[in-house]
Formats: sequence, structure tokens, C-alpha cells
Amino acid sequence: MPGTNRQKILLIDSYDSFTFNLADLFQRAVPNSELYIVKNDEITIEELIPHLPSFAAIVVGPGPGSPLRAQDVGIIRHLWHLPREHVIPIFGVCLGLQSLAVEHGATLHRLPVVKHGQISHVKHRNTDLFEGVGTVDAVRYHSLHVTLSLLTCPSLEELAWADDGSENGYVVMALRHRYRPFWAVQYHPESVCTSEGGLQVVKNFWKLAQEFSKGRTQSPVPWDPELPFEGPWPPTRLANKRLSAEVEPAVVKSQVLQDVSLPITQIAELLSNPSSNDNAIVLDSAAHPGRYSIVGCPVPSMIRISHYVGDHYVSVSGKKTTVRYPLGGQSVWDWLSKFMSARHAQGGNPELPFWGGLVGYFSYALGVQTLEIQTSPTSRRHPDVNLVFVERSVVLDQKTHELHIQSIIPDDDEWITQTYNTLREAQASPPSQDSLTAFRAPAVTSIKLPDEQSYREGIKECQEYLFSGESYELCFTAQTRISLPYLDTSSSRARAWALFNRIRLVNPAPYSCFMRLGPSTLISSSPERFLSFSRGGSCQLRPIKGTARKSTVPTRQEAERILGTPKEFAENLMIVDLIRHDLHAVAGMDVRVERLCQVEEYETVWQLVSVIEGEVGAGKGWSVLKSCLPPGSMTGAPKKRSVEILQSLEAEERGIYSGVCGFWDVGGGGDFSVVIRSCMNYQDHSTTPETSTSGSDGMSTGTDEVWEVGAGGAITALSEVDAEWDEMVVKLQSVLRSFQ
Ligand SMILES: C=C(O[C@@H]1C=C(C(=O)O)C=C[C@H]1O)C(=O)O
Ligand SMILES: NC(=O)CC[C@H](N)C(=O)O
Repeated sequence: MPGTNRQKILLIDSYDSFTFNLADLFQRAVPNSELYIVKNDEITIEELIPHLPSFAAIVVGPGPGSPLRAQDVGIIRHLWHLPREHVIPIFGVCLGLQSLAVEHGATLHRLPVVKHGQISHVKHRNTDLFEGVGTVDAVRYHSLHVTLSLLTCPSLEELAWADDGSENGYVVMALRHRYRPFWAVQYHPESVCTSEGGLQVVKNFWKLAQEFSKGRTQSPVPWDPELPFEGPWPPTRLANKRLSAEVEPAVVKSQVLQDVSLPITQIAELLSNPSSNDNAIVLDSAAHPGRYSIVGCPVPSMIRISHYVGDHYVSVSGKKTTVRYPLGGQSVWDWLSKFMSARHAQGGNPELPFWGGLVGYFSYALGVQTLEIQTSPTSRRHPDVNLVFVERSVVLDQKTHELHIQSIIPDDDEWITQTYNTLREAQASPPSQDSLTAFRAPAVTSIKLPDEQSYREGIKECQEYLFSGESYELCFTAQTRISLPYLDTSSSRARAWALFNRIRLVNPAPYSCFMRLGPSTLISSSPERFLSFSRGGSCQLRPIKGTARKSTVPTRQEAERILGTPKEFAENLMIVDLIRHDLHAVAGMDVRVERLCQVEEYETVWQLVSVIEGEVGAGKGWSVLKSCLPPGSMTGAPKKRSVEILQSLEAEERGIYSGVCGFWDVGGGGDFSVVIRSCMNYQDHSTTPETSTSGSDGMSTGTDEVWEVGAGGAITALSEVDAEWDEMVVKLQSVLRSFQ
């Protein structure tokens, strides 16, 4: 509880993506402390000084950029020069160490060979910060480093080093100030792969800080609850307000059909007419580790909820009308959360992830908005939030072959029985073939691929940012446009449905889907779960980083060798640390890495996958979704700076690509995948071909219907341009293969 006499620590965040990992490490090292967090430019040093006596120590976290650039370090550089009476123990990490060093006369250099997500052995003398610390193998995230000379920085003392041999020689890994209570490490003690140099080093810092403070005569200052800091961290878990139940929860009714062998696409055709309806939903676990496939069955009252970034309203469209609801100061997330609270349901099969609820996507731009990045207005084609509310559904369990027919509409037993009978009859007659020959690849008028030269230049520019310390990893992407001959609305819809049938057979993926949401159609064959959350609040994120082409790497053994290199491991580890941070922000300390860098097999590629889990409490999973977008695997780290860099390098908007799609269930759970290996089309059927506009921005024209496919890959300092171009092409082909 704030205001207790627990010791308070102020953590200064330089817009890094590991801040909450550091908060977690401190909380574990000093359990009776409370952490408060402030961004380095949120407060001036003059504003901070009066609050300093409230704190026992300050932690200066890592961050992008340079300790010599004022806008990168904000107040940090002033902390080292406070007058004696304000001096407070400080622990610096990475940028924090660099700032301490340059402010006391050290020289800053670029590393000849940068170290991002790489593990180095750190030599130390077992004293001071390292007393009682064994062998340190630590993760490094830096492009810059400092050198000290006795002449220019007599007040600093080196405490630890990494021997980078012919690459960089000896690199300083820890420092202390000789006369003031300042210590710092260059490596990342909070990384999941740092061993020994984390917890014990922080405990030692705390002991040294306490010794310093004991020698002081200052009396503690009463806690001021008005402090302009975020905290205390970890957040206290509030009881779920919804349980106060202003609304009577709906009841889920269901019936189960056993031994179902019909493919989900045929079930969808029987129940929801996806080849012609305005809104259509099929979520298909077409490959391992997917298990459930879901069809949203239409009802005349089905509504679609849409919102564009920058607008102050949400649109709710029914069959004939659209109503705009003003947001009135709340975010679209608050609006959606209220919408879902009012539609809370119970009584469904607890084994099933979905009973009914919102199904659709959230765009990349929506996530970018939460990072508070200035963006130019989007083209406003695909809505940034686009969801339908599904009240009738069927869920196929691919493992047990049980089909669950469900409704949350009151007194809907007749539909359930009717649907049961329809499916039982269909089941009795032999299922028609679910083979590729049934679905011709749509003929293509033209394909506009990313310009190879510019893409290659872009990779090099990314690397220049990585070498200069602006980012550790950048997920660089580009758009491809496929033009098909224009067809009337109903033929075009039938073609889109056939295309989905083809893609799920050509590139079966655990998160395949077909979503027609008003003017936007999304067909996905994504291998990557972004986030699932159970009704009880258990969250799982499954970032993928590391890709090998199966046509050239045929065996698992070979894939494990290729994806087991330090380059691939680092690429994945960086995103794991980023996702841990994202999840810690909501889940507090309850975050664990369940799996690190395991090879999984997909239709055309091998992928390196990690699994991060945490607990946020019943009904709170959606708040993880809200705060963790855009997916870290599609940005790179640190997230904010990386997104800004990517916006300056990528020629076009990402749109739905790099966003997430999936469902938010009326029981409080959800499952969202990353929109990759997907294609999308925007078609405003209210305009005739003659009146619709030009195709240069991907909109269908009078003569063409345009489908967009995004593809890319994570660029690290170790990336090679040829291999990255090739990786982007392989990912693109996983979708392009389904067109003629
Ligand atoms: C960018 C894409 O994929 C992302 C990048 C990956 C990588 O760099 O290995 C793997 C999966 C995705 O997180 C894409 O498929 O377009
Ligand atoms: N992790 C960090 O704090 C990085 C510091 C600095 N931007 C560098 O790259 O060296």
C-alpha cells in the first residue's frame, strides 16, 4: 500500500521496453520496497528535487539513443550532479551506466561489433557490487560503450569487464563512483537469460545504498500521495467490478454433436453462407497447436462495431442502419469493455474457449496510438477496430471431434435443435471432398511486389539505426498488392471464400481465419498466437522470431541447428524480454517464461517460438490486449523508438497486417493471433465499380479488385541483407502460392 513505511525506489524509464522487468528484479531483490516509475522527460530536475527525500534509491534504466543527447536522457544527466544534501543512491543500467560515465569524464564510443540480446561472460573481482556473486553470464543490449582514463575520470572505478576478444577488446561492464553512492552495470541484469549478475548484484547495491543512507542524519519525509509518479509497482489487483453484476448475465445454451468429420469450411457453408453474407466469421485451427475451430452464425440482429484511430466515436452497424456512439473522453477499449460487461454470460462448457462474443481484428495503427506516437492520419480504408458480435456459434474440437452448437440468445433452443439436425444429416451423407482441386486459384491481373532495391536499402538503414544505439531489433516489412479482375459483389465474395478454402489447404496454420467484416475481408494463415487469456485471467503470449525455409532445411535436426545459432537465439530472446516487460506492466510480478526458443514446424517454414505466461485475474485479460499492442514481434525493441524508426523507413501503412485478430468471449476469455501470412481486401459495396476510386492505395477499382499482403522480418545487427530479403519472400510466398 502506498504511504506505508516500506522503502520507496524511483525507477527512471528512458522509453525502454525492459523497464518493468527491472522493476520486477528490484521487487524480488528488495521485497519490502515499493517502486515508482517516471519517464525521463515527464518531470524536470527542479520538480523532482523536493520529492527526493521520499526515496531510498533511484534506478536509472536502459534506453535507446545516446547519453550525450539531451532528449534521450532527459533528467538523468542532472542526477549525477545534485548538490551534496540531495545526493541519493543510484543504480544505473546500460544507458544509465553510460550517462554516469560520460558525466564524469569518460569517453563514449560505438562498439565495432554491437551486442544485442547476446550473452557474455563478465569478469569481476568478487567485491563491492559483485561480493558473493559467482560466475556471471549476462545479456547485453548495447551499441555504445565507455572508456575511462585515470586522468579524465579520477572519480570512477571499473568493477567488471567483458572480453570481446578481437571484436571489441575489453568492454567495461560495471562501474562505481568513488565518493558518491552511484553504481552501474552495462549489461542487463533483468534479462531472462542473465545468470548470477542479476538478483545478487541488486541485493548488493541495496546493501551499499543502505550503508550510505545510515550515515546520513536526514529524517524521512512523509509520503505525499500527490506525487507525479506511476506506482506503486506491482499494481494491487482490484476485484473484478463486473462481479457486482448490475446486469443479469446471459445463459449459454448448447448441444453437442459427436464424431464430426465434416471440415469446418463445410460446416460454415451450411450455417453461415460465408460466400455471400455481409459479415462472416470462420476461425480455423487448421494446424497444430490449434485445437478449436469456430463459425459465427449470422442472426438478423448481428451488429458490427467499428472505429477509426483519431475518431471520437464508435460506429455500430446493423443490417440497415449505422449508429454512432460518441466516446466522450473514454478510449475505445473502455467502450468495448463496457459493451462486454453488459453482455457477460455464464453456463457454457468451461472447456471451450468461446461461447459467443466479439470476433474481428484490431489494426497495427490502433496499437501505435497507445504508444503515444504522432502519426499521420491513416487512409481510413479498413477500420482500426472491426468486430462483429456473435451470439450463435459452433465450435469444433479437432481433438475430440465434438461439435458444440451454442447460443447466448434467450429461448433459442429451436435454433440449436434445428442446427443439430442439419449437421447430423450432413454428417450422415459422405462429406464432399475437402481437397485443393475443388478450389481454383484466382487468376491474377498483376502483382506489385516490394521494390527489391528499396527493401535492401531499408534493411541497411535499419542496421545503421541498430549500430548507432537507436534500437536493438527492428521488424522491417513491406506490402505487396495483387490485382484480380473486378467481379460483381456476389461473385467477388464467392471468390474470396474459395481463396480462403485454398489458403487453408495450401498453408494450413493454427490461426487460419476468414473474416468478412463489412467492407474489409481478412484471410489469414497465421502461425503466431499473440495472446490468449482464460476466463480466470491466465495469459499466454507466443512470440515467433527465427525463420528457416523448409524447402532448403528439410529435417527438424537441421532446423534446430540453424535456428540454434546465437543470431537466431538473440533475435527471439530480445522479443521475449520485450513481451515480459509488456506483460509485467499489467500482471505485476506474475510472469514466467514457460518455453524459450523451441523449434516448431509449419507448412513451409520452421519457426523459433517462445511462450510467456502470466496471471492478471478473472475478466482482466482484455487489459493485457489493450496495453500490449502492437505485438512486440512485429515492432522490435525498444518498442516505441523502433516503431518510430519503422514508420520513417516503411513506404506504406501496415493497416490490418501486424495487428491482431481473434475473439473476446462473453465469459471473459479471448484468443488473438498476429495478422501475418494473410491477405486483405477493402471493398465498399455501396459504390459501383465506375464510381470507386483509383487502385494505387490498394482499394479495388473499376477494373481490378486489390488484395494486400504484408511480409517482413526482424532485422538485427547480425542480419545479412540477402537472407532477410529471402526470408521476406518465403513468408510472402506462403500466401501468394494460393493465387494463380
Ligand atoms: C513479419 C513477419 O513475421 C514476423 C517475423 C518473424 C521473424 O522475423 O522470424 C517471425 C514471425 C513474425 O513475428 C511476417 O510474416 O510478415
Ligand atoms: N540498453 C541500453 O540502455 C542501450 C544504451 C545505448 N542506446 C546503446 O545502445 O548502447
